Amino acid sequence: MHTDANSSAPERGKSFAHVAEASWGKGLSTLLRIMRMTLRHPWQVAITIVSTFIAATLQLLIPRLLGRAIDQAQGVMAESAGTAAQHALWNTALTLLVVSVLRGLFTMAQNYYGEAVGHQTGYELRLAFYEKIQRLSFAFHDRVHTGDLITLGLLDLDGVRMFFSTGVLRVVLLGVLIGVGAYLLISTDLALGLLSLSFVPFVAWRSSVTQLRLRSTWLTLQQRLSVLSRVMDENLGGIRVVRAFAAQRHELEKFDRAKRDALDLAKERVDIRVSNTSAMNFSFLAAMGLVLWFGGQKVMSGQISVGTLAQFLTFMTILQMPVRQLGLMVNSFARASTCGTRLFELLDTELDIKDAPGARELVVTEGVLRFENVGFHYAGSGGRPTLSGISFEARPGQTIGIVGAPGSGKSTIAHLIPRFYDVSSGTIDIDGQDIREVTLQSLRKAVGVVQQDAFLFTTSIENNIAYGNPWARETRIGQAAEYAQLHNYIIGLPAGYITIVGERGASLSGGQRQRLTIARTLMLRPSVLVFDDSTAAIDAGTEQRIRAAMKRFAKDRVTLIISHRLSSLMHADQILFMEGGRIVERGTHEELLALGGRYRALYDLQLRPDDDRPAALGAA
Ligand SMILES: Nc1ncnc2c1ncn2[C@@H]1O[C@H](COP(=O)(O)OP(=O)(O)OP(=O)(O)O)[C@@H](O)[C@H]1O
Repeated sequence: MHTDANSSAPERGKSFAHVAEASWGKGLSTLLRIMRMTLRHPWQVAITIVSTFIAATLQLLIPRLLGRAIDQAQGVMAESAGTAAQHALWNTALTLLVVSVLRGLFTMAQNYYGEAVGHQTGYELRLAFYEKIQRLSFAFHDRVHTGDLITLGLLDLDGVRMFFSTGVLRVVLLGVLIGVGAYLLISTDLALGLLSLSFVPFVAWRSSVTQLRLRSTWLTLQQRLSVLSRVMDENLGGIRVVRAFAAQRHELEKFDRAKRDALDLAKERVDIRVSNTSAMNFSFLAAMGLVLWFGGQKVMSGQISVGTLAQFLTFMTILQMPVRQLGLMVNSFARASTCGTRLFELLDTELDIKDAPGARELVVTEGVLRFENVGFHYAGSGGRPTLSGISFEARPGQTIGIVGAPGSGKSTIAHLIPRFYDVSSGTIDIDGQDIREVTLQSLRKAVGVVQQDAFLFTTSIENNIAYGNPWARETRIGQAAEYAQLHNYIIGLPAGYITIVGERGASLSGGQRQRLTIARTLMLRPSVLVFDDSTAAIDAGTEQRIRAAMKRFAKDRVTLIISHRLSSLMHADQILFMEGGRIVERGTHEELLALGGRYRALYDLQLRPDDDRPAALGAA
């Protein structure tokens, strides 16, 4: 069963960076999924949670011990005090020391294992993310901006990674501190206990509201920063165009506008944070003042000791930090649910181009390539066909030339053979095996496409040539370079084959880059070799030498040459002339010249000597 590859692809223009906050249900299932991922490390999770629990409980002992120490110190200062009182004070001091050290140790374990779990989960997600990116189809990459994917793989992934340490552990910590602490205080003195806790609801509310507001501005800021990075990315990518058009001022203005938008929002965030910090400080200090005043009266009337009052005040000081962090906890939940939803949406994206169930390895016996009434439309084209009724057959040793006006569908044909896209109708087969029924791995080994865009990696010439076969022997790399007429140039370089080509091959000329990509594809020794307008920057003489050198290589392979330059494909066994996604003329060079149609007109335009041309040229 073959489906239209593009019909399952999501709408064009949909972007992962603009997915709004996840709905409650979806958010919750995302958080549960993150937790399931976290629980793949049960021992570390258990150690972290137990350590957090113990550290929080020990922290609660500190105000009690301090209160007791103050009362005991008062007793020691009394004239009638004996050595027993002094011993009791020493004991309390020692216990306080031990509790503090233990708390420190458990907090260390909590931080260490909490971070370890987060990093481990982050590592697994990063691998899954990168693996998915490698497998997603061209149709997916056509509609999702690279910058959005980078944001997803960095910022969103971090939001998920940190959920355990900044969200889940805080729930445990705050649960113990606020729950058990409140019980201890209230059971000691109901009125004073309630007064001590009076700042908690206000600070918890303010902190949560603030963090949620900061979160929504953060989402907008993220989008604005993403615009900023797109502007920068495009500027750097097109630096030669910018300089050539003396467009620096325009580019600076564009960058400044994007930057100013981001700066305004950053200022707004500072305002929100500062005003709320002041309100929270005020409410805490006001509650402390009330406890001092009310508790002081109780001390004077002998209802409670000074130590008990100190216990309440110390507890308030301990509690204020985690309560302020309630907002961070809420934020961590909100961030993890949005970021996780976006990330899982990508990880769960159905692959449009994948191995069919039970797909077999492609077995190349002869190496015959056949297009049978192939039709194709791109996703988002509204079903408007890019190719219709394409049929041809190419046998080993044969060369097929494809020529036609820009946009007539030539490169699209090249992209269908290795299944960069799947046909919308008809079939493509190699030796009678439908390419959708064989494994992608075996198909892409058998089909080598020299792309229009001569992309190179920032590494040595040798590594670039051996990209598809990193274990290849040096002699084989040299042979591929010789076929591509690049060997003599390379050995003339001071560092020879280990010369670094610069970013995207910046240190090479356009023609050298193209020849290097030809050598890279030849290394695969494919059964079907496609040159997609990949000799445009190579002079006709060098191209001729490449063709001569490759004669033996091409003997038992199918070669497809797509070109605007007739001299590149005139020698082909069959030439297809494309127009509007259809083959409108086909035949050998001589047959097409004799036909006197569009090919003939193009020939007259490009190659016929001036004095031999007819007065009026047909449109080509
Ligand atoms: N990724 C894509 N998504 C949507 N439409 C596309 C995509 N790639 C190409 N097209 C459209 O499909 C049509 C055929 O494009 P194709 O690149 O195959 O033409 P071509 O004949 O190779 O052109 P050129 O000679 O300029 O390279 C064009 O109208 C083009 O705009």
